Amino acid sequence: MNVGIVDTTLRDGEQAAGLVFLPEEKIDIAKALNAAGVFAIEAGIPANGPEEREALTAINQLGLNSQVIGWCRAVKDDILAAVQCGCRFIHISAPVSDLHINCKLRKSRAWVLQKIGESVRYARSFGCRVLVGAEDASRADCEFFLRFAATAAQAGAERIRYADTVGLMEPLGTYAKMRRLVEHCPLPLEIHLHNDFGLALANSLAAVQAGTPFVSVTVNGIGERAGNVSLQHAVHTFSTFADCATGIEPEKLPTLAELVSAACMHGRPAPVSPPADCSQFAR
Ligand SMILES: CC(=O)SCCNC(=O)CCNC(=O)[C@H](O)C(C)(C)COP(=O)(O)OP(=O)(O)OC[C@H]1O[C@@H](n2cnc3c(N)ncnc32)[C@H](O)[C@@H]1OP(=O)(O)O
Ligand SMILES: CC(C)C(=O)C(=O)O
Repeated sequence: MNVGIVDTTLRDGEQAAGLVFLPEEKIDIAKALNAAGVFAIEAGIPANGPEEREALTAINQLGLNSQVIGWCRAVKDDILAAVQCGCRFIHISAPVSDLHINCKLRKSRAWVLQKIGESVRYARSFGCRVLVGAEDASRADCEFFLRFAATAAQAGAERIRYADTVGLMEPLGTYAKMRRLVEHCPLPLEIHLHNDFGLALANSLAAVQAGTPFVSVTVNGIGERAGNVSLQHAVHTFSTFADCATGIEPEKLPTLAELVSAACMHGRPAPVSPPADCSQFAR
């Protein structure tokens, strides 16, 4: 079996606390990911601002073999910004758990379905290939996840990301969940895992053993909170324990690891926002 590696070092990786890559670092990392043979590079969030858009535009202009993906919310302006950066692959993400839908967005399931359908069609109207993301899927009602996938598929999406946004999955549960979804989901699945319990790699292996065709990773496992599945670990683990090819050249991985480590150490301070008032969410 082959597994497609979707690297999100430049998106979720950069959501690591305090980390802001320089545009030239992003370009070098994208080139190195492409040279290593990753299937797809999630290269940034156009809505983040002009510097992000410049870097994304420059990466798109490199003409890499890897799919170069712009990350968007289910918001038309985000999608238009991605198109203007030259993205031919657009990821559109929306939450699917009731907790996120009700408490974070203050919307309804019907709103999420309507937005994802509309947004996918909008991105397709520019001739882009569209991937969708189901945020907080591991806390969502599985039937709703499947309705979300069906809506996205009907609108023209070609892959769906199942996100363990808060990192609460464990290997046996991941295997069972992904076995069921691989059978019933109308779109090829990608799994995106966080490492809060130190189980992201084990969960990714379980997902691959259950037949999940795409896995989201970051170089050195960097990312929000405890980070994501490490690219290097994934490549070796999938080939050793699941007999899976990733198309990645292992000898290119040390250079990539050093490049990202150096970029993480450059000491550029991230902008600091004042703490949010979260008292309304207190239990
Ligand atoms: C779990 C994850 O890792 S998600 C990954 C996304 N990355 C990040 O969040 C990185 C940090 N975030 C950011 O930099 C910013 O939030 C940005 C650039 C993405 C967006 O910034 P802003 O436009 O200022 O937006 P903000 O986050 O306040 O959200 C504003 C609106 O987007 C809506 N929204 C948020 N997420 C989504 C979504 N996935 N789909 C549709 N609408 C959404 C909100 O409901 C809100 O709508 P409203 O204005 O009608 O109330
Ligand atoms: C945007 C999504 C995929 C994410 O990073 C998460 O839910 O963890």
